[in-house]
Amino acid sequence: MAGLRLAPIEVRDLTVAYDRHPAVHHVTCRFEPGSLTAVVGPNGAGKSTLIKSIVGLLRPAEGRVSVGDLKRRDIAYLPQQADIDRSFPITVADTVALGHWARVGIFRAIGRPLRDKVAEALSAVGLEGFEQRPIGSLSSGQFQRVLFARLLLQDAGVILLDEPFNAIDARTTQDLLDLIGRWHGEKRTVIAVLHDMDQVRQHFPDTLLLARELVANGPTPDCLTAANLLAARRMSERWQDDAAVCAPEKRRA
Ligand SMILES: Nc1ncnc2c1ncn2[C@@H]1O[C@H](COP(=O)(O)OP(=O)(O)OP(=O)(O)O)[C@@H](O)[C@H]1O
Repeated sequence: MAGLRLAPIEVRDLTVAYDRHPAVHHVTCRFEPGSLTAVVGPNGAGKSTLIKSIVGLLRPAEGRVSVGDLKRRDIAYLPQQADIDRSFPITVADTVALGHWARVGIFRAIGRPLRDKVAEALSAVGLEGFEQRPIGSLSSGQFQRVLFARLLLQDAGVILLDEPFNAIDARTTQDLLDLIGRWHGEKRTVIAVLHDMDQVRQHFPDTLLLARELVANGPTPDCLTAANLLAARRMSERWQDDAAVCAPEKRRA
């Protein structure tokens, strides 16, 4: 945790499109260092697209994301489980150690100090003794715990989580929420895509409500009002798969 690099994440007038159809449309927002923010919105609202843009996996069609002097290794990213191939023959220990290699940039055999760190991280997520299990043999909840252990080793100042509790039981969710609370206490910036509004209200001080465009952003109680949620739903009902391509010149007219 020593030497955590911190900087605000600034998203300015961001439009990200797939095949010229905007999934995120002229969004401007800012995540302060040490903030804990939930990103919410209807299906297809552009939440994953926004997260991937912050990580640098998607290129903006317009606007920009600025992460100050943060390097790629300072930003840890947990994709949706559906995006991860678990058939790869790799052990739990190696998967967790990848978090360390992501930070130091060297891939080599696990030495004693790293083995201890891996064991410590697995213990922190309730998976003592799972080191040599192939990841393909784990339940979804156990695998999600492994991915959180990997984030522990990555030790990044910014942590982005895309639907971390999807299909995860209540007990595991609570344990992982505790870990997120710990990261927040350590002043890391945490941004999580979530669908459970009660969970957001209970655990996330800030919220960004997205419906391709920004609907609301700020303290969770101010954001998650009935009016804002209704606006987001109405905006999502208007979407069509053949929606027009983004035409900024028309918008400015
Ligand atoms: N690789 C892709 N190619 C084409 N269209 C895509 C791609 N990824 C996402 N989209 C489209 O972009 C829009 C936003 O998708 P995104 O996954 O960002 O939404 P989301 O808010 O995370 O949705 P959900 O809550 O359902 O996970 C959707 O209409 C989706 O179909």
